[in-house]
Amino acid sequence: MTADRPRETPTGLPGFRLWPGALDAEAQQALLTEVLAAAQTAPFYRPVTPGGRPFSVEMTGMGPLAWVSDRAGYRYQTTHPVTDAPWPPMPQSLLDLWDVLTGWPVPPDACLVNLYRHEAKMGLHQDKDEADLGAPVLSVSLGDTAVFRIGPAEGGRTQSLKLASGDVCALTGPARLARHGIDRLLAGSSQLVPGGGRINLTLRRAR
Ligand SMILES: O=C(O)CCC(=O)C(=O)O
Ligand SMILES: [Fe+2]
Repeated sequence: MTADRPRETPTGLPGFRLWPGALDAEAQQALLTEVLAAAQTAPFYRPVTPGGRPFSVEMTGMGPLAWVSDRAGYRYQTTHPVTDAPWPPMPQSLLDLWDVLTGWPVPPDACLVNLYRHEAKMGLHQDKDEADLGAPVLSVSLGDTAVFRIGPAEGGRTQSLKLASGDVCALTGPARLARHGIDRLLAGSSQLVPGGGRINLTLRRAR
């Protein structure tokens, strides 16, 4: 994190919280290094939807649990679906970030790691596989800027905003079930991720 407490920007969407540049260049690099080290034991893999369609993002996880998707459905599990090994631990810096920014009294027990290369995107969805939908979801962006779309849970107008490397946002309270997704990346907007693209980390309370 930067030396000071990150500055929060109003979003106009109640419960959707945004801290642009919460991680400075050094913190971004340090976090990326930890994530890539974790990916040595828990490699990125390409999940499929329950209908059998491959995701355009690759995924892995950190922490006691991580979210997976396959023919059997969506769920949180304690092991990597390809290696069957337990997920590597969540970096302490992420646990600290959760504390400082959300103030939520219980630590996250799941971190989903999404790798977006080139054309990858993520369709509009809700994060609703968690046991306590009162707990926030905290999202950290590293690498290429993403065009993020967010709108109310029940339909209605969505709005789009850019998430750049080091930006952190959270779905909390009335925005916890907001529909959201990634329309596209601004390819080449960052040199942080080796090979190009973007890594997104979401911290959740799954159980
Ligand atoms: O990549 C992002 O910024 C969003 C990721 C996301 O919505 C998710 O993993 O559920
Ligand atoms: Fe999501």
